[in-house]
Amino acid sequence: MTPVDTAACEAGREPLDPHALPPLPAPLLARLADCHTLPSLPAAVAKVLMVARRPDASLFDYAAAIEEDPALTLRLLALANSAFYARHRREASTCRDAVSRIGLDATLAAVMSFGLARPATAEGLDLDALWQRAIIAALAARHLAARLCPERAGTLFTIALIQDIGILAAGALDGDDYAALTRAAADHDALCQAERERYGCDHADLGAWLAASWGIPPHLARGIAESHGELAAASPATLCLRLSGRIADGWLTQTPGRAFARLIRRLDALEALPADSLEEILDELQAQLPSMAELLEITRPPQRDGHELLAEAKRHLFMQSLALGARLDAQQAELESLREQHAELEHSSRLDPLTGLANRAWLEQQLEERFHRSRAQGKNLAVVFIDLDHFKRLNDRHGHQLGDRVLANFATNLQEMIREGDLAARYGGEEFLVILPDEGVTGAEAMATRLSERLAIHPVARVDGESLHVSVSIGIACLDDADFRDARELIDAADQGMYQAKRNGRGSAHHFIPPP
Ligand SMILES: Nc1nc2c(ncn2[C@@H]2O[C@H](COP(=O)(O)OP(=O)(O)OP(=O)(O)O)[C@@H](O)[C@H]2O)c(=O)[nH]1
Repeated sequence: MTPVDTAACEAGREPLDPHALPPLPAPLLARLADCHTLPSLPAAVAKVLMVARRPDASLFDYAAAIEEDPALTLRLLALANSAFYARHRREASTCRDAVSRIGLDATLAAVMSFGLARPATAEGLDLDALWQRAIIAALAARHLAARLCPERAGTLFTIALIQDIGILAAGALDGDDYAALTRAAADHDALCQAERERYGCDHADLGAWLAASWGIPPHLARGIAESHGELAAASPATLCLRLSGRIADGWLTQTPGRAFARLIRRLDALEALPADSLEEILDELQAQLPSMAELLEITRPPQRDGHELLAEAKRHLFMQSLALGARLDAQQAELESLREQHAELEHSSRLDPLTGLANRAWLEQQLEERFHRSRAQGKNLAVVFIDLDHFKRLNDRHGHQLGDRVLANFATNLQEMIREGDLAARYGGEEFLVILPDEGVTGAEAMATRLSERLAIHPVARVDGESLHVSVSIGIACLDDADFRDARELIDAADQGMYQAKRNGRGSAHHFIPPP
Protein backbone atom coordinates (compact mmCIF):
# COMPACT_ATOMS: atom_id res chain seq x y z
CA MET A 1 0.00 0.00 0.00
CA THR A 2 1.46 3.39 -1.00
CA PRO A 3 1.34 5.78 1.98
CA VAL A 4 -0.17 9.17 1.19
CA ASP A 5 2.27 12.02 0.66
CA THR A 6 1.22 13.91 3.76
CA ALA A 7 3.36 16.96 2.93
CA ALA A 8 1.19 17.50 -0.11
CA CYS A 9 -1.94 17.34 2.00
CA GLU A 10 -0.72 19.99 4.47
CA ALA A 11 -0.26 19.72 8.16
CA GLY A 12 -3.96 20.12 8.80
CA ARG A 13 -5.08 16.53 9.03
CA GLU A 14 -5.04 16.34 12.80
CA PRO A 15 -8.50 15.69 14.33
CA LEU A 16 -10.56 18.89 14.24
CA ASP A 17 -10.69 20.81 17.47
CA PRO A 18 -14.18 22.37 17.43
CA HIS A 19 -12.80 25.36 19.36
CA ALA A 20 -10.54 26.14 16.42
CA LEU A 21 -13.66 27.16 14.49
CA PRO A 22 -15.65 30.29 15.28
CA PRO A 23 -18.36 29.16 17.76
CA LEU A 24 -21.91 29.30 16.41
CA PRO A 25 -24.54 31.09 18.51
CA ALA A 26 -26.31 28.63 20.87
CA PRO A 27 -29.85 29.14 19.46
CA LEU A 28 -28.55 28.39 15.96
CA LEU A 29 -26.77 25.26 17.19
CA ALA A 30 -29.99 24.07 18.82
CA ARG A 31 -31.89 24.57 15.55
CA LEU A 32 -29.20 22.76 13.56
CA ALA A 33 -29.38 19.84 15.99
CA ASP A 34 -33.13 19.59 15.36
CA CYS A 35 -32.90 19.95 11.59
CA HIS A 36 -33.21 16.65 9.75
CA THR A 37 -32.86 18.04 6.27
CA LEU A 38 -29.33 19.41 6.49
CA PRO A 39 -27.34 18.54 3.37
CA SER A 40 -25.59 15.24 3.82
CA LEU A 41 -23.09 13.50 1.62
CA PRO A 42 -23.93 10.47 -0.49
CA ALA A 43 -22.62 7.28 1.09
CA ALA A 44 -19.73 6.95 -1.35
CA VAL A 45 -18.60 10.54 -0.71
CA ALA A 46 -18.84 10.01 3.04
CA LYS A 47 -16.62 6.97 2.67
CA VAL A 48 -14.03 8.96 0.77
CA LEU A 49 -14.10 11.52 3.56
CA MET A 50 -13.52 8.79 6.14
CA VAL A 51 -10.45 7.81 4.18
CA ALA A 52 -9.32 11.43 3.99
CA ARG A 53 -9.37 11.65 7.79
CA ARG A 54 -6.97 8.74 8.25
CA PRO A 55 -3.39 9.98 8.56
CA ASP A 56 -2.07 6.78 6.95
CA ALA A 57 -4.49 6.83 3.99
CA SER A 58 -2.98 5.93 0.66
CA LEU A 59 -3.90 6.69 -2.93
CA PHE A 60 -5.10 3.14 -3.12
CA ASP A 61 -7.49 3.69 -0.18
CA TYR A 62 -8.94 6.76 -1.89
CA ALA A 63 -9.34 4.94 -5.18
CA ALA A 64 -10.95 1.94 -3.48
CA ALA A 65 -13.51 4.12 -1.72
CA ILE A 66 -14.38 5.96 -4.95
CA GLU A 67 -14.64 2.80 -7.03
CA GLU A 68 -17.53 1.66 -4.85
CA ASP A 69 -19.64 4.20 -6.71
CA PRO A 70 -19.38 3.64 -10.49
CA ALA A 71 -20.95 7.03 -11.34
CA LEU A 72 -18.45 8.82 -9.11
CA THR A 73 -15.61 6.85 -10.66
CA LEU A 74 -16.66 7.78 -14.19
CA ARG A 75 -16.88 11.47 -13.36
CA LEU A 76 -13.51 11.47 -11.64
CA LEU A 77 -11.96 9.81 -14.68
CA ALA A 78 -13.59 12.41 -16.89
CA LEU A 79 -12.07 15.14 -14.74
CA ALA A 80 -8.61 13.54 -14.79
CA ASN A 81 -8.75 13.35 -18.60
CA SER A 82 -10.21 16.85 -19.01
CA ALA A 83 -8.48 20.01 -20.21
CA PHE A 84 -7.34 20.86 -16.65
CA TYR A 85 -4.98 17.94 -16.59
CA ALA A 86 -4.31 17.86 -20.31
CA ARG A 87 -0.55 18.01 -19.83
CA HIS A 88 -0.67 14.23 -19.20
CA ARG A 89 -0.53 12.53 -22.56
CA ARG A 90 -1.55 9.08 -21.30
CA GLU A 91 -5.24 8.71 -20.55
CA ALA A 92 -6.17 7.92 -16.94
CA SER A 93 -8.03 4.64 -17.09
CA THR A 94 -8.27 3.61 -13.45
CA CYS A 95 -9.53 5.37 -10.41
CA ARG A 96 -6.03 5.24 -8.97
CA ASP A 97 -4.59 6.91 -12.08
CA ALA A 98 -7.20 9.63 -11.71
CA VAL A 99 -6.52 10.22 -8.01
CA SER A 100 -2.76 10.35 -8.46
CA ARG A 101 -3.09 12.70 -11.42
CA ILE A 102 -5.50 15.10 -9.75
CA GLY A 103 -3.97 15.01 -6.28
CA LEU A 104 -5.67 14.21 -3.00
CA ASP A 105 -7.12 17.63 -2.24
CA ALA A 106 -8.59 18.10 -5.70
CA THR A 107 -9.96 14.54 -5.61
CA LEU A 108 -11.68 15.36 -2.38
CA ALA A 109 -13.03 18.59 -3.84
CA ALA A 110 -14.27 16.87 -6.96
CA VAL A 111 -15.90 14.04 -5.04
CA MET A 112 -17.66 16.48 -2.74
CA SER A 113 -18.82 18.75 -5.51
CA PHE A 114 -20.18 15.76 -7.47
CA GLY A 115 -22.00 14.75 -4.30
CA LEU A 116 -23.27 18.21 -3.42
CA ALA A 117 -24.18 19.63 -6.79
CA ARG A 118 -27.70 18.23 -6.61
CA PRO A 119 -28.74 18.28 -2.94
CA ALA A 120 -32.33 17.31 -2.24
CA THR A 121 -32.84 20.08 0.31
CA ALA A 122 -32.46 23.34 -1.50
CA GLU A 123 -35.95 24.68 -1.77
CA GLY A 124 -36.09 28.03 -3.48
CA LEU A 125 -32.32 28.41 -3.69
CA ASP A 126 -30.73 29.18 -7.03
CA LEU A 127 -28.38 26.20 -7.08
CA ASP A 128 -27.05 26.99 -10.50
CA ALA A 129 -25.91 30.42 -9.32
CA LEU A 130 -24.42 28.82 -6.21
CA TRP A 131 -22.35 26.30 -8.13
CA GLN A 132 -21.40 28.76 -10.81
CA ARG A 133 -19.97 30.96 -8.07
CA ALA A 134 -18.29 27.90 -6.58
CA ILE A 135 -16.47 26.83 -9.72
CA ILE A 136 -15.44 30.36 -10.71
CA ALA A 137 -14.12 30.93 -7.18
CA ALA A 138 -12.34 27.56 -7.14
CA LEU A 139 -10.54 28.22 -10.43
CA ALA A 140 -9.78 31.82 -9.44
CA ALA A 141 -8.38 30.66 -6.07
CA ARG A 142 -6.11 28.18 -7.84
CA HIS A 143 -4.81 30.79 -10.27
CA LEU A 144 -4.33 33.37 -7.55
CA ALA A 145 -2.51 30.82 -5.43
CA ALA A 146 -0.23 29.99 -8.39
CA ARG A 147 0.99 33.60 -8.07
CA LEU A 148 0.88 34.19 -4.33
CA CYS A 149 1.36 30.79 -2.61
CA PRO A 150 1.82 28.03 -5.21
CA GLU A 151 2.23 25.24 -2.64
CA ARG A 152 -1.39 25.79 -1.50
CA ALA A 153 -3.06 25.90 -4.92
CA GLY A 154 -4.79 22.49 -4.56
CA THR A 155 -6.09 23.15 -1.07
CA LEU A 156 -7.37 26.60 -1.96
CA PHE A 157 -9.14 25.21 -5.03
CA THR A 158 -11.01 22.80 -2.74
CA ILE A 159 -11.87 25.33 -0.05
CA ALA A 160 -13.04 27.90 -2.59
CA LEU A 161 -15.22 25.28 -4.24
CA ILE A 162 -17.08 24.44 -1.03
CA GLN A 163 -16.86 27.85 0.68
CA ASP A 164 -20.59 28.49 0.26
CA ILE A 165 -21.98 25.17 1.51
CA GLY A 166 -23.26 27.10 4.53
CA ILE A 167 -25.89 28.50 2.14
CA LEU A 168 -27.21 24.95 1.70
CA ALA A 169 -27.40 24.52 5.47
CA ALA A 170 -29.24 27.85 5.92
CA GLY A 171 -31.56 26.84 3.06
CA ALA A 172 -32.32 23.57 4.84
CA LEU A 173 -33.04 25.42 8.07
CA ASP A 174 -35.32 28.15 6.73
CA GLY A 175 -36.36 27.06 3.22
CA ASP A 176 -38.23 29.76 1.34
CA ASP A 177 -37.52 32.40 3.99
CA TYR A 178 -33.80 32.02 3.51
CA ALA A 179 -34.18 31.84 -0.28
CA ALA A 180 -36.00 35.17 -0.10
CA LEU A 181 -33.08 36.55 1.93
CA THR A 182 -30.63 35.50 -0.78
CA ARG A 183 -32.79 37.08 -3.48
CA ALA A 184 -33.18 40.36 -1.56
CA ALA A 185 -29.43 40.76 -0.93
CA ALA A 186 -27.80 43.09 -3.44
CA ASP A 187 -24.51 41.18 -3.32
CA HIS A 188 -22.57 38.61 -1.32
CA ASP A 189 -21.54 41.14 1.35
CA ALA A 190 -25.16 42.18 1.79
CA LEU A 191 -26.19 38.53 2.11
CA CYS A 192 -23.56 37.98 4.83
CA GLN A 193 -24.80 41.06 6.67
CA ALA A 194 -28.41 39.84 6.50
CA GLU A 195 -27.31 36.40 7.75
CA ARG A 196 -25.43 37.91 10.67
CA GLU A 197 -28.54 39.84 11.64
CA ARG A 198 -30.69 36.72 11.42
CA TYR A 199 -28.42 33.97 12.73
CA GLY A 200 -25.63 35.78 14.57
CA CYS A 201 -23.09 34.49 12.05
CA ASP A 202 -22.75 34.26 8.29
CA HIS A 203 -22.77 31.23 5.99
CA ALA A 204 -18.97 30.87 6.14
CA ASP A 205 -19.21 29.97 9.84
CA LEU A 206 -22.22 27.78 9.14
CA GLY A 207 -20.44 26.08 6.25
CA ALA A 208 -17.35 25.39 8.37
CA TRP A 209 -19.57 23.84 11.01
CA LEU A 210 -21.35 21.68 8.42
CA ALA A 211 -18.05 20.62 6.86
CA ALA A 212 -16.67 19.70 10.28
CA SER A 213 -19.82 17.70 11.03
CA TRP A 214 -19.20 15.71 7.82
CA GLY A 215 -15.70 15.00 9.00
CA ILE A 216 -13.97 17.05 6.32
CA PRO A 217 -10.25 17.53 7.08
CA PRO A 218 -9.87 20.38 9.58
CA HIS A 219 -7.72 22.66 7.44
CA LEU A 220 -10.49 22.71 4.84
CA ALA A 221 -13.19 23.49 7.42
CA ARG A 222 -11.03 26.27 8.86
CA GLY A 223 -10.49 27.64 5.36
CA ILE A 224 -14.26 27.85 4.81
CA ALA A 225 -14.60 29.80 8.07
CA GLU A 226 -11.97 32.27 6.84
CA SER A 227 -13.41 32.75 3.38
CA HIS A 228 -15.16 36.02 4.28
CA GLY A 229 -13.54 39.12 5.67
CA GLU A 230 -11.20 41.99 4.98
CA LEU A 231 -8.58 41.67 2.25
CA ALA A 232 -6.06 43.83 4.08
CA ALA A 233 -3.86 42.01 6.60
CA ALA A 234 -4.99 38.58 5.33
CA SER A 235 -2.29 35.94 4.78
CA PRO A 236 -1.57 35.18 1.09
CA ALA A 237 -3.68 31.98 1.24
CA THR A 238 -6.62 33.71 2.95
CA LEU A 239 -6.30 36.59 0.50
CA CYS A 240 -6.57 34.14 -2.44
CA LEU A 241 -9.68 32.68 -0.90
CA ARG A 242 -11.38 35.98 -0.16
CA LEU A 243 -10.45 37.38 -3.55
CA SER A 244 -11.73 34.26 -5.28
CA GLY A 245 -15.27 34.93 -4.04
CA ARG A 246 -15.09 38.56 -5.13
CA ILE A 247 -13.83 37.62 -8.58
CA ALA A 248 -16.69 35.13 -8.90
CA ASP A 249 -19.21 37.76 -7.83
CA GLY A 250 -17.75 40.23 -10.32
CA TRP A 251 -17.93 37.63 -13.07
CA LEU A 252 -21.57 36.80 -12.38
CA THR A 253 -22.96 40.26 -11.71
CA GLN A 254 -24.96 42.18 -14.32
CA THR A 255 -22.47 45.05 -14.05
CA PRO A 256 -19.06 43.38 -14.05
CA GLY A 257 -17.23 46.59 -15.04
CA ARG A 258 -18.32 48.30 -11.83
CA ALA A 259 -17.54 45.24 -9.70
CA PHE A 260 -14.03 44.88 -11.10
CA ALA A 261 -13.45 48.63 -10.73
CA ARG A 262 -14.10 48.19 -7.00
CA LEU A 263 -11.83 45.15 -6.89
CA ILE A 264 -9.01 46.92 -8.75
CA ARG A 265 -9.19 49.82 -6.30
CA ARG A 266 -8.86 47.43 -3.38
CA LEU A 267 -6.05 45.47 -5.01
CA ASP A 268 -4.17 48.68 -5.84
CA ALA A 269 -4.37 49.67 -2.20
CA LEU A 270 -3.09 46.25 -1.12
CA GLU A 271 -0.29 46.06 -3.70
CA ALA A 272 -0.52 42.29 -3.24
CA LEU A 273 -0.97 41.20 -6.84
CA PRO A 274 1.20 42.07 -9.86
CA ALA A 275 -0.60 44.57 -12.11
CA ASP A 276 -1.27 42.28 -15.10
CA SER A 277 -2.26 39.23 -13.08
CA LEU A 278 -5.96 39.96 -12.93
CA GLU A 279 -6.34 40.01 -16.71
CA GLU A 280 -4.38 36.75 -17.05
CA ILE A 281 -6.51 35.12 -14.38
CA LEU A 282 -9.72 36.23 -16.08
CA ASP A 283 -8.48 34.81 -19.40
CA GLU A 284 -7.59 31.50 -17.75
CA LEU A 285 -11.03 31.39 -16.16
CA GLN A 286 -12.75 31.96 -19.47
CA ALA A 287 -10.76 29.13 -21.02
CA GLN A 288 -11.52 26.61 -18.28
CA LEU A 289 -15.02 27.43 -17.08
CA PRO A 290 -17.05 25.78 -19.88
CA SER A 291 -15.51 22.31 -19.41
CA MET A 292 -15.63 22.61 -15.62
CA ALA A 293 -19.34 23.49 -15.81
CA GLU A 294 -19.93 20.56 -18.12
CA LEU A 295 -18.15 18.19 -15.78
CA LEU A 296 -20.27 19.28 -12.81
CA GLU A 297 -23.38 19.36 -14.98
CA ILE A 298 -24.22 22.94 -14.17
CA THR A 299 -25.23 25.79 -16.45
CA ARG A 300 -22.26 27.52 -18.04
CA PRO A 301 -21.42 30.84 -16.41
CA PRO A 302 -21.60 33.83 -18.80
CA GLN A 303 -18.69 34.39 -21.19
CA ARG A 304 -16.38 37.23 -20.21
CA ASP A 305 -13.47 38.78 -22.04
CA GLY A 306 -10.80 39.63 -19.46
CA HIS A 307 -9.31 42.45 -21.51
CA GLU A 308 -12.66 44.10 -22.24
CA LEU A 309 -13.84 43.62 -18.68
CA LEU A 310 -10.83 45.35 -17.22
CA ALA A 311 -10.95 48.11 -19.83
CA GLU A 312 -14.55 48.77 -18.74
CA ALA A 313 -13.49 48.64 -15.10
CA LYS A 314 -10.79 51.22 -15.79
CA ARG A 315 -13.33 53.45 -17.54
CA HIS A 316 -15.44 53.26 -14.40
CA LEU A 317 -12.45 54.14 -12.25
CA PHE A 318 -11.71 57.11 -14.49
CA MET A 319 -15.31 58.34 -14.28
CA GLN A 320 -15.26 57.86 -10.53
CA SER A 321 -12.05 59.84 -10.21
CA LEU A 322 -13.62 62.65 -12.29
CA ALA A 323 -16.70 62.64 -10.09
CA LEU A 324 -14.48 62.60 -7.03
CA GLY A 325 -12.49 65.55 -8.41
CA ALA A 326 -15.71 67.51 -8.99
CA ARG A 327 -16.86 66.70 -5.45
CA LEU A 328 -13.53 67.82 -4.06
CA ASP A 329 -13.76 71.09 -6.02
CA ALA A 330 -17.25 71.71 -4.64
CA GLN A 331 -16.05 70.95 -1.11
CA GLN A 332 -13.08 73.27 -1.61
CA ALA A 333 -15.39 76.08 -2.76
CA GLU A 334 -17.66 75.49 0.22
CA LEU A 335 -14.67 75.56 2.55
CA GLU A 336 -13.46 78.79 0.96
CA SER A 337 -16.86 80.42 1.41
CA LEU A 338 -17.01 79.24 5.05
CA ARG A 339 -13.56 80.73 5.61
CA GLU A 340 -14.70 84.02 4.09
CA GLN A 341 -17.84 84.02 6.23
CA HIS A 342 -15.74 83.32 9.27
CA ALA A 343 -13.28 86.06 8.41
CA GLU A 344 -16.18 88.48 7.86
CA LEU A 345 -17.70 87.49 11.15
CA GLU A 346 -14.40 87.88 12.91
CA HIS A 347 -13.87 91.25 11.27
CA SER A 348 -17.38 92.45 12.12
CA SER A 349 -16.99 91.33 15.73
CA ARG A 350 -14.12 93.83 15.99
CA LEU A 351 -16.02 96.78 14.55
CA ASP A 352 -18.39 99.32 15.98
CA PRO A 353 -21.48 99.11 13.75
CA LEU A 354 -22.36 102.85 13.82
CA THR A 355 -18.96 104.32 12.98
CA GLY A 356 -17.08 101.43 11.35
CA LEU A 357 -14.14 102.06 13.68
CA ALA A 358 -12.68 99.37 15.93
CA ASN A 359 -14.86 98.63 18.95
CA ARG A 360 -13.84 98.96 22.58
CA ALA A 361 -13.05 95.24 23.11
CA TRP A 362 -10.76 95.09 20.08
CA LEU A 363 -9.06 98.34 21.05
CA GLU A 364 -8.38 97.11 24.59
CA GLN A 365 -6.93 93.86 23.30
CA GLN A 366 -4.75 95.68 20.79
CA LEU A 367 -3.57 98.23 23.31
CA GLU A 368 -2.65 95.49 25.80
CA GLU A 369 -0.49 93.79 23.15
CA ARG A 370 1.11 97.02 21.93
CA PHE A 371 1.66 98.22 25.49
CA HIS A 372 3.82 95.16 26.30
CA ARG A 373 5.54 95.09 22.91
CA SER A 374 6.52 98.76 23.15
CA ARG A 375 7.70 98.23 26.71
CA ALA A 376 9.81 95.22 25.69
CA GLN A 377 11.30 97.17 22.76
CA GLY A 378 11.88 100.30 24.82
CA LYS A 379 9.61 102.35 22.56
CA ASN A 380 7.08 105.01 23.46
CA LEU A 381 3.33 104.89 22.72
CA ALA A 382 0.66 107.56 23.04
CA VAL A 383 -3.02 107.18 23.84
CA VAL A 384 -5.36 109.98 22.79
CA PHE A 385 -8.77 110.08 24.50
CA ILE A 386 -11.34 112.20 22.58
CA ASP A 387 -14.77 113.24 23.85
CA LEU A 388 -17.23 115.26 21.78
CA ASP A 389 -18.24 118.43 23.60
CA HIS A 390 -21.82 119.09 24.62
CA PHE A 391 -23.09 116.12 22.74
CA LYS A 392 -26.13 115.77 24.96
CA ARG A 393 -27.16 119.28 23.94
CA LEU A 394 -26.70 118.36 20.27
CA ASN A 395 -28.88 115.30 20.70
CA ASP A 396 -31.51 117.23 22.57
CA ARG A 397 -31.60 119.96 19.97
CA HIS A 398 -31.44 117.99 16.76
CA GLY A 399 -32.58 114.53 17.70
CA HIS A 400 -30.82 111.24 18.28
CA GLN A 401 -30.70 110.34 14.59
CA LEU A 402 -28.72 113.40 13.72
CA GLY A 403 -26.56 112.67 16.74
CA ASP A 404 -25.81 109.29 15.19
CA ARG A 405 -24.92 110.90 11.88
CA VAL A 406 -22.58 113.28 13.66
CA LEU A 407 -20.82 110.39 15.39
CA ALA A 408 -20.40 108.55 12.08
CA ASN A 409 -19.08 111.69 10.29
CA PHE A 410 -16.73 112.49 13.11
CA ALA A 411 -15.39 108.90 12.92
CA THR A 412 -14.76 109.30 9.19
CA ASN A 413 -12.82 112.49 9.84
CA LEU A 414 -10.81 110.82 12.53
CA GLN A 415 -10.04 107.77 10.42
CA GLU A 416 -8.96 109.93 7.49
CA MET A 417 -6.45 111.94 9.48
CA ILE A 418 -4.62 109.23 11.42
CA ARG A 419 -1.54 107.51 10.01
CA GLU A 420 -1.09 103.94 8.93
CA GLY A 421 -0.29 101.88 12.01
CA ASP A 422 -2.41 104.07 14.30
CA LEU A 423 -5.64 102.58 15.59
CA ALA A 424 -8.82 104.62 16.12
CA ALA A 425 -11.72 103.16 18.03
CA ARG A 426 -15.08 104.17 19.41
CA TYR A 427 -14.63 103.69 23.10
CA GLY A 428 -18.31 104.20 23.96
CA GLY A 429 -21.07 106.80 23.46
CA GLU A 430 -19.39 109.96 22.17
CA GLU A 431 -15.92 108.89 23.36
CA PHE A 432 -13.15 107.86 20.97
CA LEU A 433 -9.64 106.62 21.52
CA VAL A 434 -6.60 106.57 19.26
CA ILE A 435 -3.41 104.57 19.78
CA LEU A 436 -0.30 106.16 18.30
CA PRO A 437 2.55 103.64 18.34
CA ASP A 438 6.11 105.03 18.56
CA GLU A 439 4.76 108.47 19.46
CA GLY A 440 5.39 110.66 22.49
CA VAL A 441 3.54 113.71 23.71
CA THR A 442 4.73 115.98 20.87
CA GLY A 443 3.26 113.75 18.18
CA ALA A 444 0.05 113.21 20.14
CA GLU A 445 -0.44 116.95 20.71
CA ALA A 446 0.19 117.61 17.02
CA MET A 447 -2.44 115.05 16.14
CA ALA A 448 -4.89 116.65 18.62
CA THR A 449 -4.32 120.05 17.08
CA ARG A 450 -4.79 118.75 13.55
CA LEU A 451 -8.07 117.11 14.63
CA SER A 452 -9.43 120.27 16.22
CA GLU A 453 -8.43 122.32 13.18
CA ARG A 454 -10.05 119.84 10.86
CA LEU A 455 -13.29 119.87 12.87
CA ALA A 456 -13.30 123.64 12.73
CA ILE A 457 -13.11 123.50 8.93
CA HIS A 458 -15.23 120.42 8.18
CA PRO A 459 -18.80 120.43 9.44
CA VAL A 460 -20.06 117.10 10.81
CA ALA A 461 -23.62 117.70 9.58
CA ARG A 462 -25.91 120.28 7.98
CA VAL A 463 -29.05 121.35 9.76
CA ASP A 464 -31.58 123.57 7.95
CA GLY A 465 -28.90 124.52 5.44
CA GLU A 466 -26.51 125.47 8.24
CA SER A 467 -23.18 123.75 8.87
CA LEU A 468 -22.92 121.98 12.17
CA HIS A 469 -19.48 121.85 13.77
CA VAL A 470 -18.40 120.03 16.88
CA SER A 471 -15.40 120.53 19.14
CA VAL A 472 -13.64 117.89 21.15
CA SER A 473 -11.85 117.65 24.47
CA ILE A 474 -8.73 115.53 24.27
CA GLY A 475 -6.68 113.76 26.93
CA ILE A 476 -3.17 112.50 26.17
CA ALA A 477 -1.09 109.91 28.04
CA CYS A 478 2.23 108.39 26.97
CA LEU A 479 3.86 105.15 27.94
CA ASP A 480 7.08 106.76 29.16
CA ASP A 481 5.22 109.35 31.29
CA ALA A 482 5.07 107.00 34.26
CA ASP A 483 5.52 103.45 35.40
CA PHE A 484 2.15 102.20 34.11
CA ARG A 485 1.43 98.61 35.09
CA ASP A 486 -0.89 97.89 32.21
CA ALA A 487 -2.88 99.34 29.32
CA ARG A 488 -5.82 100.03 31.64
CA GLU A 489 -3.77 102.52 33.67
CA LEU A 490 -2.64 104.23 30.47
CA ILE A 491 -6.25 104.67 29.31
CA ASP A 492 -7.24 105.98 32.76
CA ALA A 493 -4.48 108.60 32.53
CA ALA A 494 -5.66 109.70 29.07
CA ASP A 495 -9.24 109.79 30.41
CA GLN A 496 -8.15 112.05 33.24
CA GLY A 497 -6.36 114.27 30.72
CA MET A 498 -9.64 114.53 28.79
CA TYR A 499 -11.54 115.54 31.95
CA GLN A 500 -8.91 118.17 32.65
CA ALA A 501 -9.44 119.48 29.08
CA LYS A 502 -13.20 119.67 29.81
CA ARG A 503 -12.44 121.55 33.01
CA ASN A 504 -10.15 123.85 31.03
CA GLY A 505 -13.13 124.95 28.96
CA ARG A 506 -13.41 122.20 26.29
CA GLY A 507 -12.12 122.26 22.71
CA SER A 508 -8.52 121.66 23.81
CA ALA A 509 -6.06 118.90 24.66
CA HIS A 510 -4.41 118.10 27.96
CA HIS A 511 -1.41 115.89 28.57
CA PHE A 512 -1.92 114.05 31.84
CA ILE A 513 1.06 112.74 33.83
CA PRO A 514 0.07 110.68 36.87
CA PRO A 515 1.76 111.79 40.09
CA PRO A 516 4.72 109.54 41.01
N1 LIG B 1 -27.02 110.04 19.13
C1 LIG B 1 -26.28 109.32 19.97
N2 LIG B 1 -26.04 109.79 21.18
C2 LIG B 1 -25.27 109.10 22.03
C3 LIG B 1 -24.75 107.83 21.66
N3 LIG B 1 -24.04 107.38 22.71
C4 LIG B 1 -24.13 108.31 23.69
N4 LIG B 1 -24.87 109.36 23.30
C5 LIG B 1 -25.24 110.53 24.01
O1 LIG B 1 -24.11 111.34 24.25
C6 LIG B 1 -24.41 112.18 25.34
C7 LIG B 1 -23.24 112.35 26.21
O2 LIG B 1 -23.58 113.30 27.18
P1 LIG B 1 -22.65 113.69 28.36
O3 LIG B 1 -21.89 112.51 28.85
O4 LIG B 1 -23.48 114.42 29.35
O5 LIG B 1 -21.59 114.61 27.76
P2 LIG B 1 -21.74 115.87 26.85
O6 LIG B 1 -23.15 116.30 26.65
O7 LIG B 1 -20.99 115.61 25.59
O8 LIG B 1 -21.01 116.95 27.68
P3 LIG B 1 -19.47 117.05 27.88
O9 LIG B 1 -18.86 115.76 27.64
O10 LIG B 1 -19.31 117.51 29.29
O11 LIG B 1 -19.02 118.05 26.92
C8 LIG B 1 -25.62 111.54 26.06
O12 LIG B 1 -26.76 112.35 25.91
C9 LIG B 1 -25.81 110.20 25.35
O13 LIG B 1 -27.15 109.84 25.26
C10 LIG B 1 -25.05 107.35 20.38
O14 LIG B 1 -24.64 106.26 19.95
N5 LIG B 1 -25.81 108.12 19.55
